[in-house]
Formats: sequence, structure tokens, C-alpha cells
Amino acid sequence: MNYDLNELSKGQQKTSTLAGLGKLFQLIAHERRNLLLALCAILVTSTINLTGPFVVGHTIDQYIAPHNGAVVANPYHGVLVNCGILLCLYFVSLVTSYLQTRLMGGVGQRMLFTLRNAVFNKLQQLPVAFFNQNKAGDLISRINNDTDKLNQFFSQSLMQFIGSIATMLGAGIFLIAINVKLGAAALAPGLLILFFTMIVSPWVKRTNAKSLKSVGGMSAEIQESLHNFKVIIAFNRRDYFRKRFDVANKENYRTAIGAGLANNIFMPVYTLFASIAQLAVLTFGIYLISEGEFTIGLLVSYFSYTTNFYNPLRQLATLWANFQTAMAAWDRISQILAMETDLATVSAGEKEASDALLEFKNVHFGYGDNKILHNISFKLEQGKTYALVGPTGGGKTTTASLIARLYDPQSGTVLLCGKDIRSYNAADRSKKIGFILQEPFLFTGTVRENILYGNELYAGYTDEQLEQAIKQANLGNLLAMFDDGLETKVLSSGNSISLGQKQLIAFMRAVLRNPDLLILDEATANIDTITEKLLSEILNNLPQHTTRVIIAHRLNTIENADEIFFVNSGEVVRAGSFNDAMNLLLKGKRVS
Ligand SMILES: Nc1ncnc2c1ncn2[C@@H]1O[C@H](COP(=O)(O)OP(=O)(O)OP(=O)(O)O)[C@@H](O)[C@H]1O
Repeated sequence: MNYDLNELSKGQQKTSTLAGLGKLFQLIAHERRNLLLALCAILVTSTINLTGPFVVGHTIDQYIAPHNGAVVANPYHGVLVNCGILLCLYFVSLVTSYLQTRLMGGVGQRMLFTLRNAVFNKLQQLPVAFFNQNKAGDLISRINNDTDKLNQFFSQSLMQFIGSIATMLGAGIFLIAINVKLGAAALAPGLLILFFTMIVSPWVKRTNAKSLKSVGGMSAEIQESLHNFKVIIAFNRRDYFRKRFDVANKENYRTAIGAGLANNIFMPVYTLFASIAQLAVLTFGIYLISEGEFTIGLLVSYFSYTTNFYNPLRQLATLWANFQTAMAAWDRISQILAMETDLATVSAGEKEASDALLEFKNVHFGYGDNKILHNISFKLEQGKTYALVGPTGGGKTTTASLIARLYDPQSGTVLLCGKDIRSYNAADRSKKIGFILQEPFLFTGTVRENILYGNELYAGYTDEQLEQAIKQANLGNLLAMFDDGLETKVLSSGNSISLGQKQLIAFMRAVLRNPDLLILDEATANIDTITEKLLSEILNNLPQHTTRVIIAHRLNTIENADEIFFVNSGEVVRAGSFNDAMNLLLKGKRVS
């Protein structure tokens, strides 16, 4: 299955803005109440803003320049009363604006929280193949940068966006209601703006998507060079990485310039059309006054309404660009959310009568087109020790990965206790199978935390109880190798402990889980011979029912195996005795 997000986005049909928005609102459906309250607040603010010009026009026509030329006895009283009314309205508008900002700030942050959780939880469900095909830096950029773009739009722009549209609609209604002919002249440039926006928006969204992608690419470069900094320094590859970063940075610079240009294209065009509308109102309005069809007060109101129509439109220019960026970010996030894991649990089906703990039946597997295992069949019985040997790149780790269901076969079946391994849920499977990887991964914390990680059995144990359990599992001598015992500090990426010590912790972690099947993939490669002997004794003393699968290049590690499999060129064959395995290796069978 193809999990490469950047590849998939090339062939993927573009989601429409409405469909995208629909999905996004589903995700924040629980915010309906706050969104409605904020909407009410914004509508009140817009209504107040629209009432202002009407009151001003009315005041002029009533008290300052009545169109019938009548003289008003005490104009100041009326003017002051109307000013008082306006002042009160402006205070109410201040309160509703504040409410709206507060409500939407909260909605934006909660949306960011929900979204990051949803993406992160999705990542936890995706199979190893997904992480093989996507760079960590790009995924981090999607979780951090892209979700933040959405948050920015929701917390800062959405209500302004709705407010601008509400004010525009209201102003448009007033413009038509006061005078249809003048209204048509004032609104005609608005139609041209709409037309322009519809044509240009898809390009703006595309340009922003490219820019976000290049941020992801740059983040992937940074992540890779930070992760491998020792190799870079040791092999003096700084120039190589500097050049790669330079390319990514230039690409980011180029796409960011493009996005900046696209995002700023609306403003000057909108401003031009807004000015044309003002001119049309002025010229046509004066003509109507001279014809006696209009009053000065109405023209003043009219100017305000035209401003009220075109100013939000100019604001919309910026907001629309933000919206396009947010939608491009949402496309990148929803790509992850839409990913289906191909390691789904299937129905158990009939349990096969099998004396084996684990069985491969005609298994074929490859990474993409690179076929690794061809028609493999073998059985692992309870309580026995198996060794997988073979040349480098022969397929040992791949076989072990299929045993632990890190991948599924492309055809054939892996049976665990007679049932398709795919019918076990992750919790039950990982209880039965313990896996010590070639490169053990430890979490930042203490030895204790790392041993307890995912180990529910010991969750409530005190230090004394845990030490007791460690002793009972014959792991006491291993723990004694750490100066501060269970409290020894561990850094996931640092050098606080050696690779061999990391392997010891991974070993203790796996053994304490007491699995039915324990796979050790080069688990003692970095451990001295004396400690290795100790580990071998611990393995021999595991409970009777435990099956062990040992992958090792050092043949002394597998001397005591009950059965040895030779893994090479897509085949897994019984090697017979230890000497036969030696001969096969010495014959120099190579990877085809
Ligand atoms: N994640 C992956 N994506 C693509 N190809 C892979 C991946 N992992 C392994 N391979 C390829 O599969 C083949 C078998 O690799 P595998 O790690 O199973 O060999 P191995 O016998 O365990 O080797 P080693 O003794 O060096 O650990 C190799 O050719 C390798 O390049």
C-alpha cells in the first residue's frame, strides 16, 4: 500500500472548499454553542456599525440641512440626543466585539488542541510502512505548522470574515433600499471583484499548498541532519548537508515569495474597484441631488454605506488569502486523518488444528516492488529456541517483523496459536510477542520508566516490588550494572548510556513482559562476551512455555538453539545442525 503523503497528493482529486469546510466543522461540532454565540455577537456589532450612518444622515436632513429648506428652531438639542444614542451604540459594539474575540480565541485554541490530538492519535494507529515512506520532519510540520495556520484563521480571522460579510450584506441592502439606481452603480464594481476572486482563488490555494509543502520539506531536512549529526561530523559531510539544506531553504524562499504575492494580489484590485465605486456614487449622487431626487444627508449616509460595503471587502481580501492558506493546510492535515491502516484486525475465522505456537504458511512479502520473501512456510513450537541466520540483507529482520506483525504478508498467512495473526488486537498480540529490536528505542526518563513502559502487569508496583520481580526473572545482575539502579537517567536521543546498556534495558523490558514468544534481533550485538553469557543463561531460564527466536551474526549466540533456519534470497530453509548452518554461511551464499 502506498503511504507516501507527498506522492498521494499529486494524484489526489482536489477537495472543494465547501467539502473541506464541512469536514472541518464536523471536527469542531462540539463548539456549536460558542460559534453561535460569537455569531450573534458579530451580527450585533455589524448592525450597530450599519445604524451609525443612517442616524448621521437622518440628523443632517432633520436638524442641519432639511431638504424643504425649513429652519429648525433648536437644532443642537436633536443633534446632541442623536450623538448620545450613537455613543451608547458604540459602547455596546465595544462589548460585543470583545465577547466575539474572547469566544473565538477559545474556539481556535480548542480546535488546535483537538486537531493535534486527532492527527497524533491517527499517527499512533498507522503501520510501520507509513513511517518508512514519510519523513518525520514533514509529519512534524503538518502537526505543528499546518494546524497552527488553521488556528490562526479560526481564532483571528473567521469572525472578522463573517462580520465583514454581514456588514457588507447590510450595507448592500441599505444602498439598494435608499436608491435603486445609485445602489446599482455603487454595487456594480463589487460584482467584478467577486468574479476576479472566483478566478484567482484556486491559484492562491495552490500556491499556498506549495509553500506549506516546502516548509515540510525543510523541516524534514533539519530533522535528518540533527538526527545524524554525529555521522555528519565524523565523515565531514557538513557541506553535503549544508547544500541539501540550502536547496530546501531556497525552495521554501521561492514558494514563500509566490505565496506572499498570491496572498497580496486581492488587496490592490479590491482597493481599485472600491475607489471606482466611490467615484460613481459621488458623480451620480450629485446629479440626483441637482435633479431633486436625493438629499445631502442621504448622500452623506450613502458615502458611509459605500465605505461600509467596500472596507470590509478590502479586509476580506486579506482574510480570503488567510482562508485559502488555512484550507491548503487543512488539505495536508486531512490527508493524514484519511489514511487507513492496512493492519486492520480481521475476523478470527476457523481456528486451525496446529501444534505450533506460530506458523508461516506460503508467505510472500516485499517492500513495494522489492520482493523479499517468497513462499515461506515454517513452524515455531512452544518452548523451543530458534535461530535465524544468514547473510546481511538476507531477510532475517523482515521475517521477524512479520512474526511481530509490523507488516502483513502480501499473500499467505501467519498463524499465532492456530489463528490468523491479523485477528488479534494490538494489545493481545503484544502481550504474547516480545520483540527486542536491532536498535532499541528508549524514552527519556529513568530505567524504571523504560522497563515499565507498556507493561501493565507492574504498573502499581513499588520500587521494592519491582526489584523483587526483576530478581525473580533472574535480571538482578543486569540491573546491578546501572550505577543508580532503577533511577538511572536515560535520554532517548542523548549519550547518557551506552548502546550496550540500552540493549540491556530493552532486554529487561521484554523479558519482564513474560511473552509466549520472544524475538531477539541482534539484541546482544553490542554486549561484551561475559554479559552475553549472562543473557544466554537468563534466556535458558525463561519459563518452560517461552519460545525464543534469536537473530544473530555471532554464531556462538545460537549454539544452544533447538533449530536453525537459514534466511537468504527470499527463502527460509532448515539449516539442520549448527555445523550445517556454519557450512551454509561459509559457502558464501549471497543475497541475489
Ligand atoms: N523498510 C524497508 N524498506 C525497503 N526495503 C527494506 C526495508 N527494510 C529492509 N529492506 C530490504 O529488505 C532486504 C532484507 O532486509 P533485512 O533487514 O530483513 O535483512 P537482514 O537479513 O535482517 O539483514 P541484517 O543481517 O543486515 O540485519 C534488504 O535488501 C533491505 O534493503
